[in-house]
Amino acid sequence: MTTADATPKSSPSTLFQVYLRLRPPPSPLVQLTQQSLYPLLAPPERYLTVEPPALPTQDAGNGHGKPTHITIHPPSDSRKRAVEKFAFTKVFEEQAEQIDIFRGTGVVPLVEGVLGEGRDGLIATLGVTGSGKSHTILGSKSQRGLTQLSLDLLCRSIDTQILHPAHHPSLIASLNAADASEAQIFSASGFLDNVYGDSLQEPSRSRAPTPMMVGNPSRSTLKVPHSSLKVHHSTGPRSQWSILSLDAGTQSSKEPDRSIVKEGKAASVPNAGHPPNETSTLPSQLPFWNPPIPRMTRKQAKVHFGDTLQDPAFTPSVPKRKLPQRPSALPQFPDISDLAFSVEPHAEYAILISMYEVYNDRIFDLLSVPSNQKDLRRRHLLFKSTEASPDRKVVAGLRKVVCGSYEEALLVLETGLMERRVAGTGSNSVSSRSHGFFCVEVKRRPKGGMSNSWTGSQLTIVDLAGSERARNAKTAGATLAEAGKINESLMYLGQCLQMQSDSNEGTKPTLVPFRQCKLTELLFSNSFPSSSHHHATHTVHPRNAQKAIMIVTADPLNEFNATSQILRYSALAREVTVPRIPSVSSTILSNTSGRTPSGQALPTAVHTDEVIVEMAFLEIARLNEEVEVLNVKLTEQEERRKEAEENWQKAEEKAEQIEMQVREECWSEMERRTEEERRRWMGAWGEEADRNDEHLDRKLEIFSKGIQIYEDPMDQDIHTAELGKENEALRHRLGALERELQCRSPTKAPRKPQPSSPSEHGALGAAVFKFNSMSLTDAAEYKPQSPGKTAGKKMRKLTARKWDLMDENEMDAFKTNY
Ligand SMILES: Nc1ncnc2c1ncn2[C@@H]1O[C@H](COP(=O)(O)OP(=O)(O)OP(=O)(O)O)[C@@H](O)[C@H]1O
Repeated sequence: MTTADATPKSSPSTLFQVYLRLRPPPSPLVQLTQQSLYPLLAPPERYLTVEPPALPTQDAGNGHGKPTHITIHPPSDSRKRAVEKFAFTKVFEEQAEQIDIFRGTGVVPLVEGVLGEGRDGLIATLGVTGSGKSHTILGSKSQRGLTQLSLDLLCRSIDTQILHPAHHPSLIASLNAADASEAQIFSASGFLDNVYGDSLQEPSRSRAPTPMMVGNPSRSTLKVPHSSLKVHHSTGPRSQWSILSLDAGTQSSKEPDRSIVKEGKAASVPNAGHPPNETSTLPSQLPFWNPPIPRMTRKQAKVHFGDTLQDPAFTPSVPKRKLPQRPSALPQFPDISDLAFSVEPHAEYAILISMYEVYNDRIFDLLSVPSNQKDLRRRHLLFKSTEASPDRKVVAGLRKVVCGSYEEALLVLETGLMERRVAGTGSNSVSSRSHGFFCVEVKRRPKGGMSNSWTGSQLTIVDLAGSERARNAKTAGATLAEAGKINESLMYLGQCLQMQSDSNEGTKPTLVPFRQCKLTELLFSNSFPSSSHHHATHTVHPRNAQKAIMIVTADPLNEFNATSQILRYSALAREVTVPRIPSVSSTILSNTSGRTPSGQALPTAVHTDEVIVEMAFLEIARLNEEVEVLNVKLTEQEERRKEAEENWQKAEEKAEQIEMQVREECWSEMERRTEEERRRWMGAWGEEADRNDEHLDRKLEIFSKGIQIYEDPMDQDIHTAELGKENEALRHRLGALERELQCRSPTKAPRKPQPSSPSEHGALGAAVFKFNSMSLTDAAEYKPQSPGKTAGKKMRKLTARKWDLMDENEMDAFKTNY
């Protein structure tokens, strides 16, 4: 029975080339120890067989005559009986060395693509915990992993063309200006000096192994007696690592257990056999207790650092981290000195290293320090599009270190690995608790060209955390919760890979659901080509889709269920088979007619009950096998259904959360807008009121002016009448005086005062002169020409003359005199 043809087909939607690496069994010594420790434990059964390449041409794709198929037979204690066959791009058996993996998988062409084609490359490992992922990617004390080998190949190829910050003072500023991820860029020497608190020139005084430690987050230097340092040599069968923990002090409960550090992962420094000092002096500032370095955007950094960015020896102004000692001896094997690519001779290159981990679905920088000194938690970063990278998501705000050589790059790598979260579990004494991402950016520009005209691509190497079953891993508390998150993210990864194999089989459309968690988003976002995009400040060139390699690691002696599950979703194709037993029912039927199924007459001797019973048994056995296969498929379907239901539920919860979020956002937006509208309305209302007031004032003014105008003629008439009367009275008086004068003797008669001019009598005289010369008819005839201003003005003039020239007393005096 076949569910799928286990022949890998190339598909345009292929996300990964998938290779399988089988982990070798533990060394005989470890096996012996295991047997003595657990004498009742049956030796594990090997349930996996590698199919030899059926035809010489079958392996044409991988070119080395390597097998591509494996078969798994459920162990005898398993309920499952169906045999499954899986296809991979290539299968590496237990004896394969690191160099075989490096040369045999597509890593070398991938590096070439990064250097030449400007195509991003991705290498990732996937497998059950303890199956050898980290070993493959990061190597061991004596063997380099794919990361170191790829770095070596890169540096070897561009050896003389690598720009070193020490020799090119403007390099960092120039890279900073061209960086699209709002990164903080440092020179390797500055970064390492800061971390180790020594100087590159200072020779390493001790050859003792790099201590991995933990301690009380005290600001002062701790003197810890050697007796309180415990070196736990793992009792696990395969452990090559020592775990060093410190009894002094406790850890922050918010931080995952950092007391156990994967020595091989952290720093591959062979123990030279020196006994540790009696008193180990711990640095006052351990890596995760450093004060925050404010993260800055590119623009802010430019403003902030200014010229210091030009300084290759620039060291961030934070207290030194003082890790114990730089790793001084790093493995050099396997040797790849025969390998190097020829590159563009008229180009110069810069190498930038950045590292981060995905822990609990959040991204943390491995080359950075915690952002908050109080709670010691590191600030997580965002995977997003930036101003300079509008069509492509990047991890924003990472710290990037410019390395001038392979050695510098290795030191930075080892330093970053010390920050990686690892813990001892029942399955692996030094298990990775996060998905580690190591990125090597190769930047290129023409020799002597414009300083910021960088192009380039990136090689990303991913060490995924292993899936594990809580029962086997014997995890609890935070480690169990981590495992939950790890398994969840791997489940989403599995779904993406399943899509790949489904599309290879042509059964389903290829829609890769990679946005479900950070891990898949980081892995697959750049698997699809982007279009060119013009931005206000940057022209983003179309990018090639990345090329990716997945190396699945499996231990054929380890847990069957977990391994088969990983193989099931990572394989390029799959086939389920059962041993075929010839159907006998037809034989039984045909026996009644005395004929074989082929129609030949049977000899009467075989027409016995015994034969019929035997055949019936065979048929029953065959049916049982079929039932078993159907059961397997049913269980699988049920698992899938459960998984789908869980996903559905999660999606519903997520949708609910999003709905709540959107509702809240809408509500607050509505409130904000209402408030804004209210303010705007109030403002408009106030303005309108002001305008109305002003209008009213103006009206009142006009109105009051109107009243004055209206009153003016009346006043004028009254005044004219009064003046007329006054004038009349004065004339009478004058007449009386004249008569009186004529009645007197003409000789004694005084001369009639006849002022020649008004000025001779001063102001009063002038007034009288004017008054006298004024004709009453003139005044009576006076009419305002228009009810407007002129009448008012004239009126005011008239009044003013009267009162300006003469007050009441003067008037009385005038009346008395005249
Ligand atoms: N191919 C190999 N050759 C020799 N030793 C190996 C090989 N693969 C794995 N090992 C050893 O097995 C142990 C577990 O391997 P490793 O730490 O790489 O597992 P892992 O898959 O990374 O586990 P986890 O997911 O828990 O981190 C290590 O001691 C490692 O040295």
